[in-house]
Amino acid sequence: MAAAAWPGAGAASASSPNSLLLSRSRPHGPSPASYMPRRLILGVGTSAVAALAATAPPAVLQDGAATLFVTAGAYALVRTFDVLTERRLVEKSLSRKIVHVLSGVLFMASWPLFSNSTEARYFAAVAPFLNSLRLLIYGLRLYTDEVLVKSVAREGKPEELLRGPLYYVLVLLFSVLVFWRESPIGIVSLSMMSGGDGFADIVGRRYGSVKLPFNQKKSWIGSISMFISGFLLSAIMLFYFSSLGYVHVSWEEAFGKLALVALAATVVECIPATDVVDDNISVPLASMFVALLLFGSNTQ
Ligand SMILES: C/C(=C\COP(=O)(O)O)CCC[C@H](C)CCC[C@H](C)CCCC(C)C
Ligand SMILES: Nc1ccn([C@@H]2O[C@H](COP(=O)(O)OP(=O)(O)O)[C@@H](O)[C@H]2O)c(=O)n1
Repeated sequence: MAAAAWPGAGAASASSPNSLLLSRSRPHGPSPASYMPRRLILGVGTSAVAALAATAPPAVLQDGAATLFVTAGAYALVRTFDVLTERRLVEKSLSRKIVHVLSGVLFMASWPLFSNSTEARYFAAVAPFLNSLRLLIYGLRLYTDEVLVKSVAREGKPEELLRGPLYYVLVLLFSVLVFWRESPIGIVSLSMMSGGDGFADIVGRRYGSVKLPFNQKKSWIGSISMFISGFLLSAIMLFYFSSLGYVHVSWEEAFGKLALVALAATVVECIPATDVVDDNISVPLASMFVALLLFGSNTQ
């Protein structure tokens, strides 16, 4: 599924303890080094790798530190919005949707903190895994966590944690394990679920007086916002990962493909099926399906 970000990425990951630095060196195109005499390149290259190996932490330390940082970040995000809601600085429904948008966006943005080792995705999966356990434990009322319930449950009941928030975190977990940062499919689907679906609610709830003819709970402006924000966030996240060398994107084609994925996600979000399947499942699944058809299993 995942293709190497650029020729040599796999080699860097296998051999270098600080593959993150190497991965950022020059992802695409001929390197200026290709114009240098071969012996000079070998000399400079070997010394650079030796210098990096001497100063860089092993991949497991890098991944451990990134895991701690992301797990603490997830806790801090929920806590921060609880405090803002408590102080009445942010309205409750808006606070929940900001957590919805930021969780996915910041989680994806954190992926380059992890090394290029094959185990890195498992480290990255720790935060969504711990959060799904947390949602299960408090959703089943085995313990109580007022902060979590107030921040992410719609009506403040613990059972609600077992629906939207749990599905959302399980989709993050699935995507990081299956697609990781090397496939546009995961990046685009998470962008649609976090950014697109989040903004449909944020904008639609405030300005959505004109409802869709086939769904009186959803509005034109909400769906248009979902399309635009899902499309833009996917493009920004793809640009982020392609500029770091994790995916190769053919931009002439990518915008059309992203528009089609955003359209599919928007249509699925606004059809009256929320009672049957939660948006946090239907939106990423539809996005994955269309992205898989359009982008294929390679990263073009
Ligand atoms: C509020 C959430 C979903 C509700 O969906 P909906 O019912 O409004 O459609 C999102 C819940 C987020 C979760 C509790 C925290 C997830 C953290 C994530 C695994 C990692 C974020 C890391 C980052 C660095 C902050
Ligand atoms: N396409 C959309 C989606 C949501 N919305 C607004 O956002 C509110 C919440 O949407 P939703 O029921 O899909 O919320 P979640 O299930 O995503 O939390 C709706 O009641 C609408 O006011 C909209 O106007 N248009």
